Amino acid sequence: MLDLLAIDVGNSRVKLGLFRAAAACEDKPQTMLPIAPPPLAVPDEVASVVHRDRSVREWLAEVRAFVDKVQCESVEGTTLACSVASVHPSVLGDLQLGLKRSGIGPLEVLTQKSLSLQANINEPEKVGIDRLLAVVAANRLRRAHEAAIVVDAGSAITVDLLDTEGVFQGGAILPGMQLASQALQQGTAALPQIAIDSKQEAPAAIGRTTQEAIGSGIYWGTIGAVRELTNQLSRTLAASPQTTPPLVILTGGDAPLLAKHLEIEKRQLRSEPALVLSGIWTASSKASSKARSL
Ligand SMILES: Nc1ncnc2c1ncn2[C@@H]1O[C@H](COP(=O)(O)OP(=O)(O)O)[C@@H](O)[C@H]1O
Ligand SMILES: CC(C)(COP(=O)(O)O)[C@@H](O)C(=O)NCCC(=O)O
Ligand SMILES: [K+]
Repeated sequence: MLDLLAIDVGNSRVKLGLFRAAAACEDKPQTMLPIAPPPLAVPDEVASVVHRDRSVREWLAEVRAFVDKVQCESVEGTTLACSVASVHPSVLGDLQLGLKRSGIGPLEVLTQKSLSLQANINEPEKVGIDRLLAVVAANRLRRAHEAAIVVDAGSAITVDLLDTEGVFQGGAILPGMQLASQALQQGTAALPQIAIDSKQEAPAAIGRTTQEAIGSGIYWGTIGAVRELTNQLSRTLAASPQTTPPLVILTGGDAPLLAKHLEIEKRQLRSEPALVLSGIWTASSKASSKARSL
């Protein structure tokens, strides 16, 4: 049996998800309609390790601790395969070295070519693998002939469109809340950098100090931007009497904050914290060979 460790290297954090082979067997539905897409696998265990502004030693120790834990807990006779998707080459390099020293590997590094996805974009090789994996996973969640919009609120926020036939149509990229705060401090003489906490209470729209004003601008501005982009992307879809509004799927570190406020008229909202990890599972050749062997 083969367990799969999926690793998503973002610009702030390394996300790890363990998909146990045994759990995949138990969860396998007994009957499935032939037209239904296969269900999306979700990880049995997850961890997030911040690498941004930390030493490699520090964050690698946390990654190794998670890997050691899952190896200790694995059923006897199970092998651990590892698939990774990265938008940060130097962190990927450090991770590959670090895991090699732990006896894990070689890692399967997913590329745009590993994916089964139709895309109507000009430079597919330049699109972040995390965006593509999120839409690969979203394709398993949307109903037949339903469009989907994927909002991944990480270091950067991406708002991406899958049309009713499951074709990735591109989308929008904007700064995440932490980056917006950092940019205001770095690009001005007088503005301080404010801490953004995804669990924070909503700030008052009217700030009566500089800090409060920045807090309001970033918080409500980001929510407004995502709402506007979602509406604009929806409008690009050909409307017909049968068309339902697209499913909106939220993921990424700041997704809980967006989910609190993003009331989009007539839109179904769904939070999927492990969307990219599930996309890695779907795209991984190790996972598909595992599925075949079940
Ligand atoms: N415990 C946390 N540590 C760091 N960032 C967090 C945490 N919880 C939420 N966040 C938010 O999540 C964002 C990072 O989200 P994530 O999806 O992991 O990004 P990336 O894929 O770019 O690494 C940060 O910018 C921050 O706003
Ligand atoms: C847009 C991103 C920076 C998002 O990265 P993240 O916030 O997940 O760390 C990443 O997907 C990326 O580097 N993309 C390359 C350009 C593109 O997607 O078109
Ligand atoms: K993102």
